[in-house]
Amino acid sequence: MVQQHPIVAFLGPKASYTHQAALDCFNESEYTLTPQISIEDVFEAVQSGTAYRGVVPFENSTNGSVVFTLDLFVDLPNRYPDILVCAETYIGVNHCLLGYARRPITDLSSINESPDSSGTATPTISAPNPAMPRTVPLTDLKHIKKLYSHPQAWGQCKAFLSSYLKGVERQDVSSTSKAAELVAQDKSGTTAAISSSIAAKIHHLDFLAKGIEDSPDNTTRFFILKKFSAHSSPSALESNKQDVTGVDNDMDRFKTLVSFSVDDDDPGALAESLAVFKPYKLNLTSINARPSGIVPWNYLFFVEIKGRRMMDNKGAVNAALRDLGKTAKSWRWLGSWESRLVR
Ligand SMILES: O=C(O)C(=O)C[C@]1(C(=O)O)C=C[C@@H](O)C=C1
Repeated sequence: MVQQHPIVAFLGPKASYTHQAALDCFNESEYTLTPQISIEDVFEAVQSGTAYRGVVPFENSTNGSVVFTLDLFVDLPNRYPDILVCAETYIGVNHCLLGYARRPITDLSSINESPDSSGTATPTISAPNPAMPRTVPLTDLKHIKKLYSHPQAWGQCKAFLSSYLKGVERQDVSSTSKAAELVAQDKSGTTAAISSSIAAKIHHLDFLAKGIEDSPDNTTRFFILKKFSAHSSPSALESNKQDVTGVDNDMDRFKTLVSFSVDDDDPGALAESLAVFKPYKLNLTSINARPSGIVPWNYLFFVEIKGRRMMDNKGAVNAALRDLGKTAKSWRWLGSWESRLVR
């Protein structure tokens, strides 16, 4: 009988950055990596137990939170009650402009005089230090009439896009690899995708530009999701790393994600909720707010803290969460895992 490997669901199609994050964490000889159309499908696959683990983007160093993922954690209809973050990984994101080249540029200086160049990188009195693109196109871009990418990518490539592709129509798609797939199918050759170099190879697309991200250290952080009640054999990635039992003597090695809501009419409720971590010397490292979906202008807050929740209910994080129960209207522990951030 053929042994079935555990399924790892990720935001696909193949060659997305999330695929690269999944490959970074799960060995293909032990896991079946299965692409999903949307981040929501990844949550669903983990919650339903179809997948053993899920991989989703969470935040980018240039463009901030991936709001699609945060909004699934908001989970007003309570569709993902058992989803927990159990690990993280960081992937360097170097975007390329992919399409079909018409005419290579031999004289690179001509590009700056090209009508495609908007002049937005020219210093003016009101903007003396405009963002400069870090690279020039490898080919002429006059024939590009439409761009496809994941919404996160536009914000990571602002200087290049405003200098060389200003005014060109943009269409959001579910991932950067989906963008490359669509461009490959468009035989007019007038579309281009912001995507990865791996996607260029898979779809046999030309590089119209490379390294178009604004920041040379553009990095996206991904979460590995699991189902709380799932019986799971320890994997190489996790080998007790995210075991939330044990002695809490190692707070700096771990991170915890918590969401909470407060009573809008209670002055100080938000400040008091944020303050519960300080007496336990828990380092609050990030905060996000998303509309709760209950009434307009009411929010769900997400905080990350250093430390982990213990199953035996002892430890600083457990104590702070008990206090949060007194100041917040509702709260939810969304997981504790080992930090992979190397500074
Ligand atoms: O579109 C992809 O390839 C993804 O994996 C998604 C995603 C994101 O949502 O942040 C991942 C990394 C990049 O920051 C751009 C897009």
